[in-house]
Amino acid sequence: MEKSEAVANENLRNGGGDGSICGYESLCQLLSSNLEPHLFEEVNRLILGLNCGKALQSVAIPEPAKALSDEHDFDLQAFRFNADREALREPRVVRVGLIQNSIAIPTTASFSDQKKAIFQKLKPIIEAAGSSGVNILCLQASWMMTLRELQEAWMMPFAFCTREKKWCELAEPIDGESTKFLQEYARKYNMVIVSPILERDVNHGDTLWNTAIIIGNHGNIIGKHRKNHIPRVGDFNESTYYMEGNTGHPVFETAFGKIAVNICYGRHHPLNWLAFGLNGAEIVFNPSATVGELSEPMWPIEARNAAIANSYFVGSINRVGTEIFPNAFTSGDGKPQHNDFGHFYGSSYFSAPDASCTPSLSRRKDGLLITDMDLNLCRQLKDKWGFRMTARYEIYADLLARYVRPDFEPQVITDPSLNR
Ligand SMILES: NC(=O)NCCC(=O)O
Repeated sequence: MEKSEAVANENLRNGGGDGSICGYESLCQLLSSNLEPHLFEEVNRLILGLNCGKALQSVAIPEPAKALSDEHDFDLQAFRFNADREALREPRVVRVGLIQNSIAIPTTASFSDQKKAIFQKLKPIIEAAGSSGVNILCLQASWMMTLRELQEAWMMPFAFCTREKKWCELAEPIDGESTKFLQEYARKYNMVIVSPILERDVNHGDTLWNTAIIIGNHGNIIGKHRKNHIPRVGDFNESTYYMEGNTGHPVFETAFGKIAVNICYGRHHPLNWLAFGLNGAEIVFNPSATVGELSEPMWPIEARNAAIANSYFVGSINRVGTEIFPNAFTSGDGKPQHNDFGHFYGSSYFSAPDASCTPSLSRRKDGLLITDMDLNLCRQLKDKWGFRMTARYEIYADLLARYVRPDFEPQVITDPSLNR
């Protein structure tokens, strides 16, 4: 292998060892540090788009949150998506937060210590969100801010590569330890929190699901959504652990807007995004756990495309760091056995229906992304582009109804001059 190819492969896998991009926290930081300001402005316009005809505004970060991010060394960024002023409706601005984090202690520690350490690690980041007036919080595929959101299965290491059954012990009922931990913050800060966990459904024979719980701003449980699509790609052997979701595509009407959750691998399915849009979502969160080698080229595209196509905001959250497991595993792909998934590349970000998006959080550090968004932008984009009105759903409904039948025949018209 050429040296440059080996370096490129290593960068894809680990970001050059420490998860950074050649020493930079993010693509935006790499560009801003290396381009003349006027060139950076142009590149930014092309990469991040424009919101109401202008570059996305950053927002002053409240001092207490800044102090917490300095003390606990997490990335903290804040932006604002505007909408046009309307004659008949007031602006509907909500402050939404995304949290990305690495695990806190090695996967060899006791399960109870691992969970406690993650809770401890998240406390200052959630406090920073709460003290900044976040209305909705989402954790990575596992947590959310005042609208908050966390990453996929935030309360445990992402052990779904190993296929070892012992990790099932970390699954929790809907009203379990993680929910109780977050309910306190929801009450304290009048915040809606989206908490993605590995769920144990005790009323149905201990069935496991990959579930996002929506905690209301009074600490109440509004409902849950279970991940619809399970990956069977690379080391993501998740079907060993939980079942395909059975909750459809619910939209949760909260004090701060209509929200939905499309968990991780569901982002590769355009119909999954569409269904949340048809049910009226204004913000869809995509709590994820994914690694550079597998999906990084897709990461900036799929969620942003979904936001445009469905006229809603999307919050994308990914884990950070490399998680090393005690026993080596393989995934039947001929690669040597290994003890980690590769590097979870963070890079959480927001996309807006007008095709603008925020810069991403760090590729290697924990982080909190705070974004104010005027939800009026959703309807304004529907009125402008008419994607929903012009969608011709009836012709697709007809095709899909025929496609799912065993006797379906693809509509292919063959050139009669082809020599068959
Ligand atoms: N957790 C999960 O669904 N990961 C799948 C990998 C990907 O979709 O990038």
